[in-house]
Formats: sequence, structure tokens, C-alpha cells
Amino acid sequence: MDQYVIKGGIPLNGKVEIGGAKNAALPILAAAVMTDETVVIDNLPNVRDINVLLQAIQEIGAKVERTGEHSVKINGSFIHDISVDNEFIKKIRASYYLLGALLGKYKKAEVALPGGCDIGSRPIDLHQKGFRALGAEVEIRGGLISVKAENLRGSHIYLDKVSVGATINIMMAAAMAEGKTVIENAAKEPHVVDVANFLNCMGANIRGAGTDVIRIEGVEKLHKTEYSIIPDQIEAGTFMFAAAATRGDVTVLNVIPKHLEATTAKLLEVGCRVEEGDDYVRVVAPEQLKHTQVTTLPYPGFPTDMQPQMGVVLGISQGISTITESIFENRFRYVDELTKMGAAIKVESNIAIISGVHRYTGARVSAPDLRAGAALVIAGLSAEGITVVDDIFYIERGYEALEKKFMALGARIERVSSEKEIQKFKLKIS
Ligand SMILES: CC(=O)N[C@H]1[C@@H](OP(=O)(O)OP(=O)(O)OC[C@H]2O[C@@H](n3ccc(=O)[nH]c3=O)[C@H](O)[C@@H]2O)O[C@H](CO)[C@@H](O)[C@@H]1O
Ligand SMILES: C=C(OP(=O)(O)O)C(=O)O
Repeated sequence: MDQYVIKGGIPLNGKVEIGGAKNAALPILAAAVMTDETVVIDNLPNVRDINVLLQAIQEIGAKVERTGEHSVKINGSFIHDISVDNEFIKKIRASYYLLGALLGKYKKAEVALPGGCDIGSRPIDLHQKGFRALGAEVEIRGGLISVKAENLRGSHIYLDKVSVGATINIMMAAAMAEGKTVIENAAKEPHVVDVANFLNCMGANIRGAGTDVIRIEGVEKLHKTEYSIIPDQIEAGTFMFAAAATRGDVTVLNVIPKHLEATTAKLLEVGCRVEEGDDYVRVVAPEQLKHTQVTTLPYPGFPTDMQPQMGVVLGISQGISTITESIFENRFRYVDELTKMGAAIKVESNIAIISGVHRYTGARVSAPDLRAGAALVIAGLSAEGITVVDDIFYIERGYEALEKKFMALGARIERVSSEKEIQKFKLKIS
């Protein structure tokens, strides 16, 4: 198993290019098979979840051609199987997007129950409710969820909870249903809008994405398009918080500043200076950060996917801060690891009470999930001494070349795969 080994305490400085959003790219890849014509997708992040999904799409017969590190051509006309089940697909969350996509196109699909990071209970009842409302039968058996419909018909669907996954899945199926669908209490995340834009470029008729009511007029057929994925707001936010934690000065390039407003607001509250351009944001950190309060909420609220990174910043901010996690109950698993680095954080139910310490000290820690892992890397970059982060395969689900991007900002970080290499790194920096 690979690790990151980090010599912390160096303020990050410079510019970093942000890639395409994993959580937009995944449903867009699934939606790409909904036409029999060739779709070209660009600004694709080269991360593990994307590669797993592409492989699954290929296994059911779609033609997938990598035309560059960040681009792919997909042709869904060769699909011969609507059953998606392999060892890897079970481990990712976004596998379920193939349900909506294949149900829309073929009126049936069967997909292994979704995995994803263990960040709490992750039911899919709202996805099922949506598919049923469109006229599909839904059955879960033997670790698979299957959906089929004689006829998919538009419907009026109210989501009892704001769900990114359910909104996107229903939108995909409804795009090729007969008649009109209205999704109420829809998720408004930028990636929901990106998927709607992509489907519309393929000929779908979706209005209102980005508001809480989405209206879809089903079409019979979708067609080819060329599309570029939006920048990853979570990758961008991760670098912004890394700048704050290391008392650095970092400019994140190729972003949509509007998507980063909640993150920017919190950085201002802790005392950072934030400059915004058309497609960049610069974060300049003060010597001493200040405490604040955070609650995770659906967009435009503060994203749960940024909560661990924020927690690491607050752990070294003067005073008492609190974080209320209102989306997933198990997203504080980084706290025990951070405690090994000197953090003083108490978790009571879904609230973390954080007494800021002066600085972290390096320790051996383990990434409990994707974003918590990235947060521990930030802690290591800001800590005194050496930190080893184990289980980085979680981090690689969603971050491309994380260590290389940090190195380019002046960090001393290496990806290693043995205890011997860790010792070598220690000798090299001593
Ligand atoms: C691949 C991907 O894009 N993952 C993101 C997606 O996950 P995901 O789409 O799984 O998360 P949802 O937005 O669906 O979940 C939000 C809340 O709704 C609940 N819920 C969801 C579905 C359902 O059928 N029933 C139900 O009760 C969940 O338990 C959670 O409390 O959005 C989350 C919230 O922004 C992010 O943290 C994940 O990174
Ligand atoms: C939790 C995440 O992903 P997933 O929903 O795929 O587990 C994430 O992107 O932070």
C-alpha cells in the first residue's frame, strides 16, 4: 500500500491548475452512452473512480477511446449488456448513474449496489422513488439493483431530501421518458447543472437545473456532442484550505469563483485575504488564523466534501470553533487521526468542538476516506516534523497528482510504497 510522506511547516506558494470535477464527470460519462453517436468529453480528471467507470462502460460494450490524458471518445451504440457488475464498480458510488442512463435509453438496467466512501448511511430510496414514479419496477436482489419499465412516463417527483445522486439519476432517466417530468426540491450543485447542460447539448430538454425545480420534457433520441467538464470546486477548495493551513499564498487557476463562494466566505472569516479574478482565486493567509462556525449544507451551503479540510484549518485557528455536519453522520473520522498530530477536537453527535492549537506535529496517520485523507495531507503540510499518511488509495479516487501539485507549490511531499522509501525520505531531508 502506498503512502505520502511529508516534511511539513513550509508555507505553500505559487499557482496550481485545477482539473475537471470528478463528481460532474462521473454522471456525464454514464450519460454519454445514452446516444448511439460518438460523444467527445474533455477536461476529464485522470483519477481512479473515472477509470473504473470507463472500464465498466467498456465491459457492457460501449466503445471507449482515450484521446488524451484528459479526454475521451465514447460510443454507446455497441452496448450489448445492461448488467453492470464487476469487482471495482461495487466500490464506487457513481456506478448508480448507469441505472438512470441505461433505464432512459433501454428502459432497463441492472447495476451492482453502489459503494463509495464510508461517510455514513447512504440510502438510495429517493433514486428508487424517482424511477418508480417514472413507471419503472425496481428490485434489489443478490447485491444488484435492477430497474425496468414497459414505458417510461414523465411524472411529478418531490424529493424528501435534497440529493445530488437522486436528482441526477432521475434527470437522466426522465430525459428519455415520454412527456414532462418535474423534480421538486432538486439539488442545485454545480455538477447537477453541468450534467443538465451536457444532456441538453445531446438534445435533451431540461430547464431549471441550478434551481430547486427542474422541468424535463422527454425526447426520443439523443445525439453526439463535444463537452468540457466544469472545474472541480472541491479540488480547488482543498488547495485554498492548504494555503490557509500552511500560512501560504496560493492562486488556484481554472476555477469558477462563484462555485467557491462558501469556501471563500469561511476563509475570509478565519482571516485570510481572498482575491477573485474571472477564472482564478488567490488565498493569502495571515500568521494567525481565527476561529469560526461552520455547518455543512446542500449547495449553495458549505459542502460536506470540504468539511474535513476546513476542520484541519480550524484545528490550528485561535479560539473555539464548531463544525456541524448535517449531511453525512460519519464524516468526522479524521478527528482521531488528527488527534495523533496534536489536535484538540471533541465530537458530540454531529458537532465537532475544536479548540485551536498552535500547530500540528508530524505523526503516522491513515486516510479514512477520500476527503478526510486529503485533509490529513493538509495537516501534514502544515505540521512540524514528518507525517506519513497511509491508505492513500482513498485519496487517489478523487485527486489527480496531488503530491505533484503540492510539490510545485514548494511542499516537501513524496508518494512512496515501502518503509525503506520512508526512511530514505527522512535521511534526504535531515
Ligand atoms: C459521486 C458524488 O457525486 N458524490 C457526492 C454526492 O453523493 P450522494 O449523491 O451519494 O449524496 P446525496 O446528495 O444523495 O446525499 C445527501 C443526503 O441525502 C440522503 N439521501 C440520499 C439519497 C437517497 O436516496 N436517500 C437519502 O436519504 C443521504 O443520506 C444524505 O444525507 O453528493 C454528496 C453531497 O453533496 C457528496 O458528499 C458526494 O461527494
Ligand atoms: C464522498 C465522495 O465521493 P463518493 O460519493 O463517490 O463516495 C466525495 O467525492 O467526496
